[in-house]
Amino acid sequence: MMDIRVKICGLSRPEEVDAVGKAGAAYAGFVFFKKSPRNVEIAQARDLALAAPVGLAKVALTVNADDAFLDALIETVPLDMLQLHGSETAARVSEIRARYGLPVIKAVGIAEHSDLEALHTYGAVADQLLVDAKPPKGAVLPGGNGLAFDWQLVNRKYWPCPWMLAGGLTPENVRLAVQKTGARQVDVSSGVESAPGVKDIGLIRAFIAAAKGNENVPPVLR
Ligand SMILES: O=C(O)c1ccccc1NCC(=O)[C@H](O)[C@H](O)COP(=O)(O)O
Repeated sequence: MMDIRVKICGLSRPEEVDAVGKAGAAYAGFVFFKKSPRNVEIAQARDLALAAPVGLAKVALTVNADDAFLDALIETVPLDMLQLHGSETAARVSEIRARYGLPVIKAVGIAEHSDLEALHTYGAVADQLLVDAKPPKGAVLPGGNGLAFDWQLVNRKYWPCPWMLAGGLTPENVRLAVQKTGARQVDVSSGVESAPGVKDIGLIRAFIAAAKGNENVPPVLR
């Protein structure tokens, strides 16, 4: 069976980072977006990154960040990857990759077939794509809204670089999502929370086990 790589996004406590790594996730995401209930400050993110078990990739999620912010972030936090979750152009993605020498994940919002074109554009310049639900009009957050898109749109599709499926995934639906899309990587935030911004370690363990198709999925208690 193909091993599915899991990213848990929006972590804000060192014990969450430790648990995520020990439960078998590949990536831990930290959100830098002031309006988000998951927002962390740079100094806090340093403590989170230092709590990560060896082998867990630390990903900083930013939204249209400028060089001054990214300079401070990268100077302070031991990171493995950057995730760009705003309206950064392909040229800006290339510039950030070259300036910091870190692999870049570009998030692309999908609601309909015409949105898929952007995956080709960004897939040519990013190291990975995060294929997420497009936020609803007027939403405060560009991601982390707990909404799924029509998985049929990306069923068995290929882009120029590896990709991860995101948007409305939960311990209950992630296995089906993997089967329906052929995704080899999945990302979740609100689906493993007990309240906005509050991660639930039991749900995280259940999500990772379900994504990987483990026989013994811990019961989900909500
Ligand atoms: O999670 C946030 O608060 C957030 C804020 C600003 C930009 C992006 C954000 N999250 C993006 C993620 O990587 C989420 O994991 C992804 O959108 C899936 O979210 P969910 O549907 O809640 O699982």
